[in-house]
Amino acid sequence: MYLHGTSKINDLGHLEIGGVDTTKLVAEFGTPLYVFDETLVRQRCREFVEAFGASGLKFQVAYASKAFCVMAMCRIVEEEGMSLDVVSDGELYTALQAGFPAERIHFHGNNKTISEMEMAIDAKIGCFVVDNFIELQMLNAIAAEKRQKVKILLRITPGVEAHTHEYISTGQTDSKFGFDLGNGSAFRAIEEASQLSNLELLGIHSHIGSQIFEVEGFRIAAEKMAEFAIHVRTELDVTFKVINLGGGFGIRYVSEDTPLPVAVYVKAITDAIKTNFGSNGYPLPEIWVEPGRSIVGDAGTTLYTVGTTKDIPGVRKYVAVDGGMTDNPRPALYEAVYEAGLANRAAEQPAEIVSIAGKCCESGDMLIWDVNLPKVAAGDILAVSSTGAYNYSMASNYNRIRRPGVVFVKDGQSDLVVKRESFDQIVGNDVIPARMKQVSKTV
Ligand SMILES: Cc1ncc(COP(=O)(O)O)c(C=O)c1O
Ligand SMILES: N[C@@H](CCCC[NH3+])C(=O)O
Repeated sequence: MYLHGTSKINDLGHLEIGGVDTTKLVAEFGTPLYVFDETLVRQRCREFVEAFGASGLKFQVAYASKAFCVMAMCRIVEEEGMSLDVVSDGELYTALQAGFPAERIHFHGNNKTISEMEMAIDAKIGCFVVDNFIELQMLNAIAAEKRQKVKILLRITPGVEAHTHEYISTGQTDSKFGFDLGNGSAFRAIEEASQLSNLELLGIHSHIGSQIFEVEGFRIAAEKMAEFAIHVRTELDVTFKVINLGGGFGIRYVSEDTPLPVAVYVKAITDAIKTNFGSNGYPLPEIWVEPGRSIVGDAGTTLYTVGTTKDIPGVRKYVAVDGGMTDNPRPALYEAVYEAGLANRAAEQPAEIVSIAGKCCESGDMLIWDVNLPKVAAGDILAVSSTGAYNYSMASNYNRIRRPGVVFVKDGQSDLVVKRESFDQIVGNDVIPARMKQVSKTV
């Protein structure tokens, strides 16, 4: 098991995170449980902010809240001086409920509804990232009705294919997102946007994909954005104040993953902006980014209790835990791989290769194929690392399994920031129609 951030093995041979023994967390909060190393989350935030600060460029680091959006996380982002990217009314509502400053919120999405746009305009958010022509007209009309001028970026598909899983790669031409650079629709969108009187065009946005381990894609995207910006300036006399290069910075899930230090990605980006804009006499734009996974990913650990095992001699041994694809759908969706260890016997040597199954009624509900662990027994606590991003936020109630709680740990203190769902929440929105026979509850 790789020990991220403040994680260590304590004198009792237990996994400790943020100065808290994980077996104590299990005793107090039960399993499955998402545990976040708050110090590591804050460290990642600071790595971005400091690296951009060192560049001398004006910047905004907007945490992509889709990675993990809960009120306590919004508080951290606010305290670390960052902005926040939301993609739905639910994420926006979470941020506003957490008291996140509206002017630092950016609203994304390829199909924002009218009510989402209204809600965001009423809240006076900082910026919309407009995805398509219909949204452009709609947003202008709603802003006009509300007598407001709304700041926008236009999402451009730059034609860069980042080396990542096809479902999390977004900058290529064949994508549902954004205005295509190659076929001229990006240029037409700028023409149109700059004519719309209730919109203020700040600049352009691109996001080339997620879980990227190299700087080349970002460099090429910056270069293409600059070429486009210069062309637009010459042809339309429109100058962009902001260039947003999205998120996508990779993290370590398993030993084969080789992410670069945050400062290396940031330097490549800021250098590319300086070179491609500055050298052409273009006023240096502000640079914005939207990291999600790289802020929270490796700070998250999920704790499970081991239940049944099934040994198929000569084939494999299945070890089942009390969670699975409901709290972490990434292996099923993307064939994502994870590392794990036993939190209650963290100092013991591995003794067998097993595969970790979830408890859903689904053969594909596997968390890890082939992981080397000490001999596992029922009641052991399995800790799966790097589960901070796109786990809680993509969790479901399949099989009516209740979503786990979330705990932040820091300096020996643990705080429950999301309670485990209750049975009442599971049935809370169900309605038995009056025309059906009314019977009394059997629980
Ligand atoms: C527009 C946009 N910005 C930011 C992100 C965050 O990406 P990541 O979590 O890889 O940093 C995404 C998701 O991939 C995205 O679609
Ligand atoms: N949900 C994806 C990340 C991409 C989402 C945002 N565009 C994942 O778990 O890896």
